[in-house]
Amino acid sequence: MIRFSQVSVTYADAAAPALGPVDLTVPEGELCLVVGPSGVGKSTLLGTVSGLVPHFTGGTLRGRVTVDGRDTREHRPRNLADVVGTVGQDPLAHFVTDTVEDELAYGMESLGLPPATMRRRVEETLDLLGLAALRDRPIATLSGGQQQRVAIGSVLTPHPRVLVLDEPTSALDPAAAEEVLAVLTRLVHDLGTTVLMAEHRLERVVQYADRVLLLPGPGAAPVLGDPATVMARSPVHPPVVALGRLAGWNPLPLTVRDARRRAAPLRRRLAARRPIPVAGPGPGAPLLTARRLAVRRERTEVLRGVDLTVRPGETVALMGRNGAGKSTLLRTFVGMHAPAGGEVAVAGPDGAALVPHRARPGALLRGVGLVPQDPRDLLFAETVAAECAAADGDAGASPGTCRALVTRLLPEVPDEAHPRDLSEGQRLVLALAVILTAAPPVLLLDEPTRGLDYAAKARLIGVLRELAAAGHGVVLATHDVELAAELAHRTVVLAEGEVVADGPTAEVLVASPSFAPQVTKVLAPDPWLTVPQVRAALDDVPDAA
Ligand SMILES: Nc1ncnc2c1ncn2[C@@H]1O[C@H](COP(=O)(O)OP(=O)(O)OP(=O)(O)O)[C@@H](O)[C@H]1O
Ligand SMILES: Nc1ncnc2c1ncn2[C@@H]1O[C@H](COP(=O)(O)OP(=O)(O)OP(=O)(O)O)[C@@H](O)[C@H]1O
Repeated sequence: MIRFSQVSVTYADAAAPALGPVDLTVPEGELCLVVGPSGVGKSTLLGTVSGLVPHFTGGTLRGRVTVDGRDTREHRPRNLADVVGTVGQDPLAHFVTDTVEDELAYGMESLGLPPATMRRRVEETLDLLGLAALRDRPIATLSGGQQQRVAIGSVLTPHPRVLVLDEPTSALDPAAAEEVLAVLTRLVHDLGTTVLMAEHRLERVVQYADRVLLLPGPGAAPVLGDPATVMARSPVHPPVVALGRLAGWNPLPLTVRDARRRAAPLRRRLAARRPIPVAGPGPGAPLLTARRLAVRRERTEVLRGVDLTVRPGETVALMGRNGAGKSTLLRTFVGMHAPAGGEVAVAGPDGAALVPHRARPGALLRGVGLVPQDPRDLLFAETVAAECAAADGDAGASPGTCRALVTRLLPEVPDEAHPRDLSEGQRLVLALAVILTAAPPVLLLDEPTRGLDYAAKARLIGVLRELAAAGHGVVLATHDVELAAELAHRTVVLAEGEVVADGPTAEVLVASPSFAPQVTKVLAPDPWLTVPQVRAALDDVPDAA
């Protein structure tokens, strides 16, 4: 269905191709998962199928990509729309209408489908993606995950034969991600739709893939194969595969269910042991406080009666369904929303409490920094190098500090690139480095793992642990249960603007089937959360455990 013949892509001014050569065929009616490290060229590969590369991105496409026989270089994306539906990494940039319902109908209107069909499919899709209550809402007022659902819905309604999806679950809560994958699987099985999907959170998707296309590294030849075979050698793999490799299981499990069947010997080896406890926060006055906080957006009360404190050395994960109010809460701590009720305070540089929406920006910035859900909101310079130099200057850090952080998190982010032209993971790393360079006492990170491969995530965890050990407070709004499991001392769950759980991460995650990490599901009821915990216990001398 999709044929790549000697395809390579070189962006303008780049020393080496961003992709290729790629020479392979994706058969009709399969779900093909594209995996590989951050910045390796996954989005570029997807773009050659949807026609975005090179028509919208520039650069040179060599070779030929055909979709259902049509050459994507000769057809602009608009002229492929009857065959290919695309969801990019940045849905907001691609919305064409203002409201949810109009956006769901737009693709069908441009194909001239009969009104009755359009009506029926809009209603189906609203239900399928949990959007019915939002149908009349302006898209600009939706949360990140709600927007991602609309973007997915809008490509499903025209029933294209090929779907090209770039990290489609990155902003979705775990339950929504499962629902979207169930819908996609149904399209593949029942209608013979072909799905080409890039994703980093393999724990969410690998079990649904018919085939995996691995881009192993810059310049390395792509590998296309069945999921188990590719996962056995892939540098990126989900926790359940990492656990299988650690325990020496053969064949490797791809699902929690398969892993549980093989887990008995590992359980015995771990029997007398317990996870090595991580040092929790020390004493100290809270760095950040919310009391009975209420925040309104237009007529809706988006946060209600929220109580939260964060102490020096503490890392808190903020979780909860799409639209629960996580981003709103983080933005309130940096003064972007004024409370409609209750109190909010941040410890200022001299220890005095600052009220964020009334504080002088300069003073507030020295107390608290936010990496927003869209890292673009933080990046203003023309090049990576200039952005890093500005961050060093603003923070009074020695020259090179920010750049060194970028490189520590992700090697090979090009100095001269415009932040707009970076891959998703590269751009996020740059925004993280800007805020980490300032290193204010409180760090707020809104979904800080989009676009990041597992190795980059592990390095970010290392940096954040160091900051917590040095007395910083960290709050992460995230749907990444594996990140929360590794990093957070405490997890707070929001539902419809209210705190519904607040406790040690191990307890909160294990209590909920949709939040439990893979290792927990495999080894339950034993108290393990992550692969590094299991590895440390196995490495440990027996009587030390
Ligand atoms: N429009 C562009 N102009 C110049 N360079 C680009 C452009 N888009 C991407 N690149 C570069 O091409 C390389 C591949 O980027 P791409 O977005 O395809 O990676 P990716 O594997 O999807 O990454 P991620 O996992 O972070 O989303 C990166 O080094 C990136 O900086
Ligand atoms: N102008 C507005 N009018 C009405 N509701 C709004 C407005 N702006 C935001 N909202 C709603 O506020 C709620 C909270 O949004 P927020 O972005 O804080 O959620 P979130 O928990 O971060 O979600 P996600 O996980 O999807 O990023 C959402 O239901 C959103 O639709």
